[in-house]
Amino acid sequence: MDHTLKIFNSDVVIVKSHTFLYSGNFVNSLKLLAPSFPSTCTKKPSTSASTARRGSGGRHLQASYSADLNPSYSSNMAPPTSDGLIDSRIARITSAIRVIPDFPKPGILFQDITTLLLDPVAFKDTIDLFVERYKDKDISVVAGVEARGFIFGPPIALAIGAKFVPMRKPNKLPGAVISEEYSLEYGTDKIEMHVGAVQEGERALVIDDLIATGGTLCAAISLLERVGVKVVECACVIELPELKGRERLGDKPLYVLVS
Ligand SMILES: O=P(O)(O)OC[C@H]1O[C@H](OP(=O)(O)OP(=O)(O)O)[C@H](O)[C@@H]1O
Ligand SMILES: Nc1ncnc2[nH]cnc12
Repeated sequence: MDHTLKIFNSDVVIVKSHTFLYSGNFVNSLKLLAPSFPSTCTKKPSTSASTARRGSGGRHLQASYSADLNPSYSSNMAPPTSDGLIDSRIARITSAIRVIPDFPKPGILFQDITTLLLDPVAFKDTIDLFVERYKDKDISVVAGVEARGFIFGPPIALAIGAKFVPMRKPNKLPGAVISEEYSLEYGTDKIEMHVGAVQEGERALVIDDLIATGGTLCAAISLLERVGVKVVECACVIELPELKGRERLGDKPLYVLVS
């Protein structure tokens, strides 16, 4: 059941269910070629994450296109638009993301997507851009990584007619799980997926808000591939290129809106 509050003359709807709602006009598909990708994540590069993160504040407007998906565009090119200008939706998304220095610790430029969620136009544009790319790709699974992949994944899944599969931090899922450990800047972490959530032969998109070192996405890919799912592509709103997460993904295509 939904509850509506009045705060400073604004209607605020508190959604109590776990379902995210989305309705949008899904404009022109980018008409990209169907991908055919080998997979396997590579080992973590030796780049110092903290050093690279210090330099990650100067973002550029761009969408990184996988050459596999669209051979006429190399990676790190701005998306094509009918009038040849940089997509104004990406400009708005970029400026809606807040960058907080020294969070959660000194030297880190934290990319805060909560401000993007406060701008319904920019938030909808974000979802639309992903939906335009994936709606005709025969994807049956959108896998989102806890926590911020849970914000962007469900509306994309609903719009393209796929199921949403949460990849959770350890000991959160109640059923039988399979787990994958991955390396962090210091130490390790783990993500888990319910056994039976996906079936062998399904085609999946992995979604998260951000790729830094790529460890999280690699773990998500491994979980899905261990049970015979084909990971068609990974998608993030933000890439921190200095951390070379893209390299760690190996041949697995990665699509990002802001870098
Ligand atoms: O590419 P990587 O180096 O793996 O880092 C990227 C991950 O880091 C952040 O999540 P975080 O682990 O901070 O968890 P949270 O979303 O629960 O805060 C981000 O949302 C990605 O999931
Ligand atoms: N700089 C950063 N901002 C937000 N989330 C992150 N996850 C890893 N690095 C991050």
